[in-house]
Amino acid sequence: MFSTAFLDIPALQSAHGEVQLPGSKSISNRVLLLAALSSGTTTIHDLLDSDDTQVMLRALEQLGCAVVRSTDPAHLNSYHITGIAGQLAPALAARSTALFLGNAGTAMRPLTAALALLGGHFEMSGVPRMHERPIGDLVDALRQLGCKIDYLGNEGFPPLRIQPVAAAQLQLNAPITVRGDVSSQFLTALLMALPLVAKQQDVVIEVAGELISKPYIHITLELLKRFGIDIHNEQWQRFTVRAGSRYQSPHEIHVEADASSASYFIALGAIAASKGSKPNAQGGTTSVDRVVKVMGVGAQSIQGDIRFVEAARAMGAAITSGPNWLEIRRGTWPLQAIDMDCNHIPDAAMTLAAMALYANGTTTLRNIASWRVKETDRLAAMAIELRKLGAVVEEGADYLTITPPANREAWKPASIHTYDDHRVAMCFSLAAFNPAGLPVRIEDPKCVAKTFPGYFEAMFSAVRAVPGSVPVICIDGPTASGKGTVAAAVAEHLGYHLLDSGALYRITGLAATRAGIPIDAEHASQIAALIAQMDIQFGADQQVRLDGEDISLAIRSEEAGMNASLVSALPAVRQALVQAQHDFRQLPGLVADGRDMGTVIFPLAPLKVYLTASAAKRAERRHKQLIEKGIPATIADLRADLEARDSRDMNRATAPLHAAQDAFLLDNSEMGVDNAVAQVLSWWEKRQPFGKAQA
Ligand SMILES: O=C(O)C1=C[C@@H](OP(=O)(O)O)[C@@H](O)[C@H](O)C1
Ligand SMILES: C=C(OP(=O)(O)O)C(=O)O
Repeated sequence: MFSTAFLDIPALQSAHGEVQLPGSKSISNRVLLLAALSSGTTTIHDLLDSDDTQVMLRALEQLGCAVVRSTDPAHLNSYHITGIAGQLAPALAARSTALFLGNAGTAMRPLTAALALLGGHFEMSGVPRMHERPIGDLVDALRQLGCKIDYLGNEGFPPLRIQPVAAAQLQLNAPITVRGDVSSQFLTALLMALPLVAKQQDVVIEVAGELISKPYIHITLELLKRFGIDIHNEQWQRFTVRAGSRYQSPHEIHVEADASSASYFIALGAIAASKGSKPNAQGGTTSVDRVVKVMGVGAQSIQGDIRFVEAARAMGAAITSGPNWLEIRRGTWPLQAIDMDCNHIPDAAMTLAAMALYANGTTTLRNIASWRVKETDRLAAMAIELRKLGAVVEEGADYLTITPPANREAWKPASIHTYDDHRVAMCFSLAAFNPAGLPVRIEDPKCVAKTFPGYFEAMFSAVRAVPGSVPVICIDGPTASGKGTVAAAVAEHLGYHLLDSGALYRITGLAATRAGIPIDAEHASQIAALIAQMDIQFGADQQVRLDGEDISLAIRSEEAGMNASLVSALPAVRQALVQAQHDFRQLPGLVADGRDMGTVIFPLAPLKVYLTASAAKRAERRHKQLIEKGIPATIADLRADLEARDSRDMNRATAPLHAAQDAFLLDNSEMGVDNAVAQVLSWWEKRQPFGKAQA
């Protein structure tokens, strides 16, 4: 997951590949609650691992359920949940339990209903936004039954206090009325909880007002059925929970992949999986069929958002499907503008707003007033952010019209504010296919953790950037100038990959020594041949593995440094390492640290920094590093060594160490790491178009 302050997505060109999507949030949290209310153990496979399910899992543990995650590396998302058989343990019922439910509507609403009927003392709270999301209609319905629920903050909103009511005092005879026009989750909550008390008699729920987001009620009814509860549904207006209802664990259940999450990849295919061509060996071109394949959800899904497929087709996507997969290609291009009632797909409809950026006219999305009470006011948020890109947007009380930027020049570089709303972040990643070739900045990308923590990684695995658009920041400089530390910090700040090219030379030196090959010009081609066989991995905290073995310490010795300098003077070795270094340039970007990153390896890099410090300072720093690692050294020796090394690095025939002409010079002798990092980041920021566009 990208936990950076922002994520800059370079201009993208095409999409192609297979993506396995994580589990459905709506199914995961329903199945968890139903397993918790059942007796015995339910094994849930492919559960979504995200913020929304984490808060549910934690709540279930607090309610006395045993929650055991599989330790099998192939099935880490399988969980064994042992339920409470519809009853709280007496000790738990006697004390007050505080449950924190983040911003998960699918946890807050259903748990409120279940706990109000289970008979205990609870306080339910969430993030500040959750305290602005309505729950009054559900509380009103539960109060009709005699449940005791108080608002601890604003009337109609969490946080809530729940107090026990004796089962005998519940009024189950008259139908309960619940409003259905603000959120379907209130009805879902009642449907899932009422079997707890529908023992001697039927319990009837009547829906007042138009029921929105109906397909989510379908998910609820389907899953209740799998837990042995059959509810009589009369025209989506009246639901009867039958007397004698009892949750029965199916023992084992699989969670489908999330259909709402699929919408971003369906859009990706519709926008960018077009036939292309690539150069072939004969000097001509071969055509390539690009397709995005989504695994884990398909035509047989019980999720309403699978109907996003119809909407995407209406806009021009070419989609084929199997029971649990979808294959998407670009069909009509540009996409067709549509005018659609989106009440049945409230979440996925946001993706249509992003697709509308690529349509041939004005798209209208109707009947989406519920957007206003979700993770943020989504109608307002989408309008503001789409306008930043250059679209013309009309925001109505319950609709949105989107007219894309009139032409290439009308697209604007934008820093997208994401309002702690996962869907805003995911939707706007699609703007990186803009015809102007502009990058897109997504602020607070970690907000995708609500339902899809690995979203950006999954997206990057299925897209190709416009050639040359993946940025590289080069940080070159002499030994012990601090470039490794600065480069790692810059990479971490931006969420970019890191290439420690010096380590590549150290690794090569080590591999040659271990293979008994002398490091000299005579053996250069032998060493170069070795490189092709090396399996190198850079991990966090400067960890380096060679063929699986952790060699982080071995390559940091002074001897390894000397060997690195020797191998790096061999042209054949440098040549063999060029491709290896270019391969590190991957989405979303690269910070490359070394001695010839800006001069030789990435001469067109958009930012080059030459980092230096005085020989005295560098010797001091290196001394400190070695002593901390328990490696003995003296400052005088180290200084002599590094001056010798400077002169060898600067005077070698191939790629001698010097600052690229267009590099910024940064002498950090009297500067802390934080300031050096801040300086590099500020140079980088000045190269970005975002600030200027919004100033
Ligand atoms: O029941 C569910 O799982 C959901 C219902 C929908 O909410 P509303 O019924 O409030 O529209 C949807 O937006 C939400 O993401 C999940
Ligand atoms: C509205 C959403 O979430 P919640 O389940 O919290 O209502 C959503 O995921 O888009």
